Amino acid sequence: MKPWILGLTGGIGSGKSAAASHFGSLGVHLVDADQAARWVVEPGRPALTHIVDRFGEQILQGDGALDRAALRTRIFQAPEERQWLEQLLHPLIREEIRNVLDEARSPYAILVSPLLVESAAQRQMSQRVLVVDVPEQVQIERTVQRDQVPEEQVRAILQAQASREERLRHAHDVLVNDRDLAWLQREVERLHEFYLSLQGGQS
Ligand SMILES: CC(C)(COP(=O)(O)OP(=O)(O)OC[C@H]1O[C@@H](n2cnc3c(N)ncnc32)[C@H](O)[C@@H]1O)[C@@H](O)C(=O)NCCC(=O)NCCS
Ligand SMILES: Nc1ncnc2c1ncn2[C@@H]1O[C@H](COP(=O)(O)OP(=O)(O)OP(=O)(O)O)[C@@H](O)[C@H]1O
Repeated sequence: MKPWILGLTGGIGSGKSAAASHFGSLGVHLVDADQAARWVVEPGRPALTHIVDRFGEQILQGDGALDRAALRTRIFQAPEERQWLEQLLHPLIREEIRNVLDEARSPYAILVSPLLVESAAQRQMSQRVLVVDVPEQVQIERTVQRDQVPEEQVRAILQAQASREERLRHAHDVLVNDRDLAWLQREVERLHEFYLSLQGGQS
């Protein structure tokens, strides 16, 4: 039987990947939209050629792969460049996500995405939404620490995403990730037991 799909979302640095990786260790099949966004711009894929046509050769690293940090700087400084990139990549990302979810065989599977609330098309792919929620200040601190980027860049990314309130409006379940990683993992285990008891994502 096909698994039902849980959408796991949260803003930048909220702890989606940390939560997803623990669901994964419990045997839940996962697909991560950020990873799918990497596959669609691998060298040789047409999307990378379009990106070079728009941003120039300096958007590539020496080895011909996309310079992700350079593109990040460009698109979060200029909303029209971000929208152009999203129009190019989002349909391709959705196709990759569908392919992976088609292969999933656990009782339920997880679509991890930072833009689940922002994208109606992605939201429609899931039957239930789990939001990983932390105060903005914690998002900023953890992201600066993880990526070694300036705080202003993280604030610009936050601006490009749904507000915390908007995201919570779409949540069926909320995982508050303002304590340590051991707490996060216990919460994931509790939710996993609950999800196994659901039929098609409904209680
Ligand atoms: C700009 C890029 C090259 C930066 O790559 P990088 O490896 O530094 O970051 P990564 O892809 O892991 O994304 C990190 C986080 O940035 C935020 N983010 C990325 N893209 C977007 C976006 N279009 N809008 C808002 N936030 C975004 C998310 O919180 C995401 O989890 C990359 O994020 C990208 O290609 N973005 C456009 C595609 C997209 O919308 N991806 C989001 C998943 S659908
Ligand atoms: N409860 C926690 N306690 C301490 N550190 C945490 C906790 N949860 C996550 N982190 C750390 O915070 C950082 C951000 O977490 P993670 O990468 O999982 O976020 P994300 O939501 O996937 O971010 P992005 O949207 O940027 O991909 C990571 O370095 C992670 O190890």
